[in-house]
Amino acid sequence: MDERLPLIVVTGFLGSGKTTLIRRFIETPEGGDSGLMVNEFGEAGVDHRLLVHASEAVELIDGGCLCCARRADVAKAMHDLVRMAKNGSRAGGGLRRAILETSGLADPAPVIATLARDPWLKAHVRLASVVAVVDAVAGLRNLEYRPEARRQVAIADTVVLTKGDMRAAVPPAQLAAAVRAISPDARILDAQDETFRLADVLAGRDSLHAPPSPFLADAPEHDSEVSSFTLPLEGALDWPAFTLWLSALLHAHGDRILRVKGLLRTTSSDRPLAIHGVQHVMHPPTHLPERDAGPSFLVFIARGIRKAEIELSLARLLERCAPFAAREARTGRHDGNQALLLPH
Ligand SMILES: Nc1nc2c(ncn2[C@@H]2O[C@H](COP(=O)(O)OP(=O)(O)OP(=O)(O)O)[C@@H](O)[C@H]2O)c(=O)[nH]1
Repeated sequence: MDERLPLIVVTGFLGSGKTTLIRRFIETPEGGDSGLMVNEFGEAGVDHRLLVHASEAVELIDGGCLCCARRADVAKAMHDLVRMAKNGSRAGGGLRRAILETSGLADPAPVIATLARDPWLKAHVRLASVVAVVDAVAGLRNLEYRPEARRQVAIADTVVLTKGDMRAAVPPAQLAAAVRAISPDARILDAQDETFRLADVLAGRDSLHAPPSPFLADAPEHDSEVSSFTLPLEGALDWPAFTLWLSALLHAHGDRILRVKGLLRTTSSDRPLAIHGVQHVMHPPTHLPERDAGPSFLVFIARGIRKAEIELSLARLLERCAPFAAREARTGRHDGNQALLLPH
């Protein structure tokens, strides 16, 4: 019997739903014994904050894609997880699988090649599956215009279709046909299907068919015009005004803002919020436990938009909010919508 630790690589374009799938899985009894490695393109990680409550073993690799800048880090994180699996250092026993979430811009092939080249890891880790997540809202466009998205699907043995519940979703058959055009042999599963089981995808029981060799190249294809920047935020934000600002910003510039995430303290809740924008769509926020209240920040991954432009637009919003916030503090009445400033 192969006793090596199964590794499941979860890839997929920015905001497609990788963390959501992994989080749902590790919250199930079967998924609890997973060690996680999360790679974020941005400087400040958000995903691991959403995962850390459900798993005791989460390694964050942030500030760059692991297919280029952070390759050594993933090998080190993998070594740590293998040791944890062997030593049973978690309360209640060792890990039964490792799950690696790549950044949404990563080419998974060089990462897999890096792990396969390390003799110690080869002896202790078995690549069980490469899962690509493709969402039904932005996925078709991503597959058409983003080479990273195509490479992620090309190397996957399993493709999971997400966001089929959203109003703007394309029909699953249309999305599946686009996936099949790139990867004819991949198993395609719709997360909306009644028969869909996370454990069938993420438990690491199956072994994948060999990834196509042309994709195990060393040179990831990256769009050098995509960059990430972080905006630190002070104080509690006026939530209604902020959410309208961000929605308007994504509506107008979602083709260039590939992803925005953040952790925020707001006037509307004592608990910090994790916010998610994916191209033109702002998703509902997630409440985090109060203990996560740290500094607020927004991380943008964008193409052809400068940090200064967003900073200016946000500064104008905050300026406009200030008199309302002061009046609210005096009167105790919340009237945030009036503070909306639409970006130009
Ligand atoms: N309605 C709906 N929303 C979803 C679904 N899957 C993910 N989301 C939302 O989409 C947003 C992005 O999801 P994530 O799981 O963070 O996506 P990701 O692929 O990990 O994002 P990156 O790590 O930035 O590339 C979040 O607000 C999720 O709640 C889905 O199936 N349906």
